[in-house]
Amino acid sequence: MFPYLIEERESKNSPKNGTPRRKSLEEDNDGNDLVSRLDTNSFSPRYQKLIAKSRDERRQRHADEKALRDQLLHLEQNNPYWEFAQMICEFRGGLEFRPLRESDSVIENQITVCVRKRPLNDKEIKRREVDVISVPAKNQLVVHEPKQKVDLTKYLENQHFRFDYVFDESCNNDLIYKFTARPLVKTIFEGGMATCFAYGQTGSGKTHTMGGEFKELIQKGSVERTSGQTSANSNSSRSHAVFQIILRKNGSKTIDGKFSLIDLAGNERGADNSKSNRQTRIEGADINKSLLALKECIRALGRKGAHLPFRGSKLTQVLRDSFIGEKSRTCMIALISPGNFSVDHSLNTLRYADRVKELIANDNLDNDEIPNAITEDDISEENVDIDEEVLKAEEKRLQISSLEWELRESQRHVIQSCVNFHDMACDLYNSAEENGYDQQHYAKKWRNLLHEIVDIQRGALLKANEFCTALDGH
Ligand SMILES: Nc1ncnc2c1ncn2[C@@H]1O[C@H](COP(=O)(O)OP(=O)(O)OP(=O)(O)O)[C@@H](O)[C@H]1O
Repeated sequence: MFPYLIEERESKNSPKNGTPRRKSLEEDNDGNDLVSRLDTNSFSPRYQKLIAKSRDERRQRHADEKALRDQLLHLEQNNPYWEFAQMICEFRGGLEFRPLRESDSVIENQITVCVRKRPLNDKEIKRREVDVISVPAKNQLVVHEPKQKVDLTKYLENQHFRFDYVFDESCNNDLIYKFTARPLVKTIFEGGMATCFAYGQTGSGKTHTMGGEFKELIQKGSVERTSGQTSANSNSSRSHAVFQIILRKNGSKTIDGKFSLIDLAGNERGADNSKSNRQTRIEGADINKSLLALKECIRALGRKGAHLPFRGSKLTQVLRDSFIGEKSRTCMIALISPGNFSVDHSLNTLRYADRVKELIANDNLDNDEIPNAITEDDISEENVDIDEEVLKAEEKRLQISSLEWELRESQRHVIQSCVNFHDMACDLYNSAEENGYDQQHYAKKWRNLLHEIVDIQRGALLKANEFCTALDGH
């Protein structure tokens, strides 16, 4: 279903915080101490010494863990997230970190998809947010999604992703440039089209990554850019910024190469805009429509020779020539904020990027029709021949594609919750077998569990109905 997304689920026997824990050699499968049950006096002195050493180490480890817990509890008494912070800290303790290094080799893909995580900002630190993103390797990241069961037990759902590169919070713009935009520069001198764009939640660092300090003409263009205030960024870009470098011979209209650097507007969800004014909501809808169209175009780029749905939005009309031609190369940088308040957005961004990667991997068809060289006239706005019927059909297709995505997400949610429901229902059922169980507590817990699963399934049913209706009218 999601080849790049591997999800860990808590098993009944795993610790509550979801942290992998190694079984001691002195424990049986139920975690009981085997050594204390044996008559150790019958062992040789050397072996007895080893056992004693191992026991001391185990006790010291438990004491250290307890001290850390107590310390966190003391430090974070007013922080509602301290338990999650501790679970993440323990999880990281079990990882071997091999981050990206300056000396690592650069991949030469036609489409590169990478992720950059920014550091927690002052606002997030003040809110005592927890950093829920771990970057164990140069191409991997783990999102620690804080979760709570119906019985209020807290746990982490650790979701693993893999991309071409993952840049952690210590990476600076020079390093990002080396692995993303720089490899594309030679493409434009070889008659190709290069496109590098930043995608992500508002406030996640797109402008910081693409714009740098806003010098080279970029400053002039930026002044024209619509900006506004969103819940996550007080100076949010409410429009896409496209900076293009065009190569052509003197006096010729033929474009020999083009480099497009794109800072996309923030990808907020409808829910974030619910309290915004009409203008902001319209902007939000337009932004999302163009992001969807962009994904479709990248998909077409991966399926060489496939129909290019560039008419789906103004953004893709402007970028039309970036998606055609066998020499086109694209780099997508997905930006994520590390705080626990942003976890849903970060997962959305990662799934979008993951989907782009997945589409490229799956859609490899042969290319019989490589378009001719493009002239500036071809792409000037007046000459983009927009047939209303085609445009409508394109929009409908994009709407269906968006609904399909939501349907699949809701289905995934149902599948996960059914598995969780099964485990929790079994535990609850067994608890009622014990003598003197609390009937009221039992009945309420069962009712809550049922409410939860019914709500999830009802939501999924609405999505399924919506999708069927859209397909019927297509
Ligand atoms: N890697 C980073 N290191 C340090 N600060 C960063 C980093 N990324 C972003 N920031 C800071 O975070 C703030 C928000 O970043 P930025 O404006 O680039 O977000 P954005 O994704 O472009 O948001 P929007 O879509 O709303 O325009 C800025 O003050 C920026 O300097």
